[in-house]
Amino acid sequence: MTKPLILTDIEGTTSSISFVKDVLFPYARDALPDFVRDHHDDPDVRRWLDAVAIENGGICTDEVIVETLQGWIDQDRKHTALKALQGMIWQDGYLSADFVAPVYPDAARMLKRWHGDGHALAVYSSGSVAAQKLLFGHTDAGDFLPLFSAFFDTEVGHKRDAASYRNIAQRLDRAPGEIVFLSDVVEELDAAREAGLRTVLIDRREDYPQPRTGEAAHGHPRAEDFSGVRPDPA
Ligand SMILES: CSCCC(=O)C(=O)COP(=O)(O)O
Ligand SMILES: [Mg+2]
Repeated sequence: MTKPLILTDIEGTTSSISFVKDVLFPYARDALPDFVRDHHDDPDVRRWLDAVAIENGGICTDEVIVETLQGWIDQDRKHTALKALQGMIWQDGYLSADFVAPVYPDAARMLKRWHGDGHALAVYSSGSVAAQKLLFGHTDAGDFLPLFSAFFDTEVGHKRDAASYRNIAQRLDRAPGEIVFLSDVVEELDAAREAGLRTVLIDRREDYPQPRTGEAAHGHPRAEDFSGVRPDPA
């Protein structure tokens, strides 16, 4: 029988919210003005800057685009254009070793174990696929890229929409019930469950000081770290 595929979120699930909010976001925020100045004619950058301008009502100067993007970072908007540009900026940070990505030790251990046991592993994050690959290629526990067979970002749809999870199941050529989605965000798990995926709420004390039990867990199985996740049906 095919083993369930494990689909994991990143922020608040494999890695701390604080790494994303206190390290990655400020790095991108500070680097944005120079990055836009230096790359605004590069077609791979321009398409995303134009997407920001369109959302802003039309033609904008680079300064306005930068301010808009910095505002979106402050609001933690999961806009695909912002996420694509952040990924490009973080590349410099990883390659010049300004930071490495912390992965929770339980997540590192269980991802390796599940992979060794024959579970396929995939990622679904609001961060761009490029950013996901940078993160898992530069962790404090080594290179995790070989463990994953697929990566999904908001180009498949937003994480709170059930259609995104149907889309992912189709792309993975799996029945939705053969996929276990791990996330710290109950609204994402609700959407995944609506699409027929199995779900586990990752409820880490480091990220969520107040446990989300009972009604707060919306009926999703809950684990305080990856060692409490049971991917195989009982
Ligand atoms: C790929 S690392 C950066 C993560 C990020 O930008 C983000 O918004 C986190 O979203 P997630 O869906 O992983 O909670
Ligand atoms: Mg998350």
